[in-house]
Amino acid sequence: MILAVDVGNTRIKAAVFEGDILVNNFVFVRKELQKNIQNILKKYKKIADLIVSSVGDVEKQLFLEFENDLKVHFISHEDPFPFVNCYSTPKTLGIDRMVLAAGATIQFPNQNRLVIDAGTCVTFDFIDENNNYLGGAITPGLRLRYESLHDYTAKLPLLTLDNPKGLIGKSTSESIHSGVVNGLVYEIDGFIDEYSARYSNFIIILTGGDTDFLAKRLKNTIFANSNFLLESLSQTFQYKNQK
Ligand SMILES: Nc1ncnc2c1ncn2[C@@H]1O[C@H](COP(=O)(O)OP(=O)(O)OP(=O)(O)O)[C@@H](O)[C@H]1O
Ligand SMILES: CC(C)(CO)[C@@H](O)C(=O)NCCC(=O)O
Ligand SMILES: [K+]
Repeated sequence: MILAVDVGNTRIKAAVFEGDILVNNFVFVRKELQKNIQNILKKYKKIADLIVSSVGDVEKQLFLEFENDLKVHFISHEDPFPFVNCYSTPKTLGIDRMVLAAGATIQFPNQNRLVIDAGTCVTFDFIDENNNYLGGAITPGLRLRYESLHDYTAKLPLLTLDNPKGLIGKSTSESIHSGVVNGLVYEIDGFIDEYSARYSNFIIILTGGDTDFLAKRLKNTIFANSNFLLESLSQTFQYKNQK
């Protein structure tokens, strides 16, 4: 059994895998990391490897105490990945994006793939059918859009994510919800349309904290899986072990 841990910009997500099967998953905040991992390890005594991918500087010391009981692996740029990295600054490419690209390459062989991760940031990653990672885009995620409207203006309130009543916002709050939610939905559909004009036949994977909220609003058909990063982390580890 393995425990995959994704240290994101806001939250930490973890999943227990038995082979390829996701047995259970967890979400927690950074300051509760150790307590949560202890509990998971107590419950699943067969866990032998803990795999960490972190978008920040790798917080090795947070995981040190577990090294007595199991092997801790930090996924890094130096690990083997199943694609050719064509990014012009490969060392600055986020580890989360590399893990997503690895998962897409392994799970969807011999086709073009677009991975959209709707988390704190929304990232787009494109891996072509020849397993070349070409790059993509980075833009603020839903919560970040609500927060930045409030943080960088005098008058705009901080709202929490909600369904827009329609296209035309008839009040301040309706205008914000329309701008943030409809805006991101049109943005994602617009990106997909532009990729479609350039590449035929590609799979679109949507993941991240806002997967379910966005999936039902997009006009394009996508493969929605909020656990895609954790599954990809487990596959990246298996790929490394086979090398
Ligand atoms: N409890 C929560 N706390 C924060 N965001 C949440 C929560 N529940 C749902 N969300 C949604 O998830 C989005 C953040 O996604 P996610 O949790 O994947 O981000 P993250 O932990 O920063 O990961 P990453 O850095 O990989 O994007 C927010 O835009 C928000 O709308
Ligand atoms: C874009 C984020 C913040 C998304 O989590 C992360 O992948 C990151 O810090 N990336 C580094 C910059 C880049 O990917 O080019
Ligand atoms: K993200």
